[in-house]
Amino acid sequence: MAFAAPSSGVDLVNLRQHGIRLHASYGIANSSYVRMRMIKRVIRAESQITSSEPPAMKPEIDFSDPDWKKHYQEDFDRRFNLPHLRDILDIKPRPTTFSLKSRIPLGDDNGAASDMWNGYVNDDDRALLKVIKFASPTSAGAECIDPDCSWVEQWVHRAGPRKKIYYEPREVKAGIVTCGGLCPGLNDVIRQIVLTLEKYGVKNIVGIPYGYRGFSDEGLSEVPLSRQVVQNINLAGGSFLGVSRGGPHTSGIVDSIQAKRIDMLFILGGDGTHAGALAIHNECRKRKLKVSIVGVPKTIDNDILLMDKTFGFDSAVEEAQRVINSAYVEARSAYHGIGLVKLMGRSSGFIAMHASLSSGQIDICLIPEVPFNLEGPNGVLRHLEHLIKTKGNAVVCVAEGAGQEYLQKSNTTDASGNVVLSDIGVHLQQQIKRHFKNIGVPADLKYIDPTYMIRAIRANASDAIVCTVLGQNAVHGAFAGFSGITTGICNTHYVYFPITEVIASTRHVDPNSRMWHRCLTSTGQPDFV
Ligand SMILES: Nc1ncnc2c1ncn2[C@@H]1O[C@H](COP(=O)(O)OP(=O)(O)O)[C@@H](O)[C@H]1O
Ligand SMILES: O=P(O)(O)OC[C@H]1O[C@](O)(COP(=O)(O)O)[C@@H](O)[C@@H]1O
Ligand SMILES: [Mg+2]
Repeated sequence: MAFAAPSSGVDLVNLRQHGIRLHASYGIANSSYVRMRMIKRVIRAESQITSSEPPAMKPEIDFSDPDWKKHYQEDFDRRFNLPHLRDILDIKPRPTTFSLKSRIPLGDDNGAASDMWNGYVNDDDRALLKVIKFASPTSAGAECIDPDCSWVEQWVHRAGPRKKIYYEPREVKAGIVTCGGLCPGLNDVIRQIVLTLEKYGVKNIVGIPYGYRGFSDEGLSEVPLSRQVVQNINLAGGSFLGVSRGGPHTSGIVDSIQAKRIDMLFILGGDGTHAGALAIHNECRKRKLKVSIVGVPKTIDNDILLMDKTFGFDSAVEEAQRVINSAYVEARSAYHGIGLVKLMGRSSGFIAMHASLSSGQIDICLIPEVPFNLEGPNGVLRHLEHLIKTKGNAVVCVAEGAGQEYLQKSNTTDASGNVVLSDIGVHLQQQIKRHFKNIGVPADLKYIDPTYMIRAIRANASDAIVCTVLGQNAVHGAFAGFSGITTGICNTHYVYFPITEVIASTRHVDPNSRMWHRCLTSTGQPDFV
């Protein structure tokens, strides 16, 4: 089935040139809102790489090179090739078996031979990340007789169980660690990793307490994990193992991995954690250790590159929406009521944008990626004044990283090195109160900062499923011998990415994107600059 997404700006004429027959219909395909349907396979088409793409995805292309497309794709395939233990060690795999009864892969000799089950993923199976149409190679002077010549496809490795595994499950010791801030779904992922490891036949599974710190603090000992221990942990929010920021240096962590004789380490965390995971993977390689380092991306900020979304994000948006509704009820019920809600999002405004969109009750949404004036004829305060005069109430949603230029820089960092932000919520609260007092218009402001309440909830149903699949795939990836990889969803397919690519930069809301424009349409807010 092939879908093209005109909402992402694709040009219909080019689709026809691309040999694609169009039938009108609307829907969501592969995470893109689509208007046309055709047969063959699913693509997400974009007219050009957008300005918010990280540099790694926006390569300099020499269109005068007649083989530019081939070279581009070779370069992409090289970057997205998955690092494997074989790259450094002379190791041989053994065939996976599977349970005839439950149709799940096993790592022991009691199951049926792997070729009797067709549920395995082959190493050359790929999922489509993106189809990109470069603006016009011909205008850059290259000969281009092939009408398809400006289209390139980016394929990434499918996740899932492989026919061959690189570990003897009974001999494996597996570790799980959760780092950074909390996020709904951490316990669901821990649980699935444990259950899947046990299915492979792993008997020795431990949790490392309190993030990377658990590798260094003498007082913190490993937590033995089994199906019995993790059975119901998904019913609560937080992390069963505990989280932390900061912690020991990479070499100390790898010393500890060696001392604990860990063969597979599953690392749940955000961009910082993944930078740490990559450093651990590289150190293990340097020491020629047979240790698989596999990440599972966690962040409610949804600021990790290349993935449709990270687990916990949907749950956070749902909870944020409830808060926005309370702010709306307060604002609607007061004379000249103003509701102000601050949501998390250090440098990316995804939660604020999605919660504003889903609630439909927000009049002003402020995110870090879009600058705004507070004062002046086009400023936020003047627009609030207008809203109060015309409709009698207003609700504002602000992401914590927005408008930092209005605040005194704290110049401090947390234990992980993240800049500690000043409180834009409190600042807005004060400025709004001051403004209405100055103009002599009464305004009843209710400020809600629900940030930690949102982060601490358990995963909703859709996130719980995502966590389940990610946790299982993390284990399949480790058994397949990969290391330095992370799991994710890409165009609704579950895939593996090399960690290097997902941490190349932070994912931001693109102010030119259709999604941000949809948000502006919903709020009705003007441009505040
Ligand atoms: N560049 C880095 N290299 C190695 N470790 C890092 C790096 N950045 C962060 N870490 C470690 O990763 C862990 C989590 O990082 P943090 O930024 O707090 O959360 P998140 O992973 O959610 O972004 C911390 O223990 C921190 O010390
Ligand atoms: O108070 P803490 O634990 O530092 O967490 C605050 C941070 O947590 C987040 O929600 C998520 O950050 P991480 O992905 O780094 O955990 C940020 O938006 C926010 O700045
Ligand atoms: Mg982070």
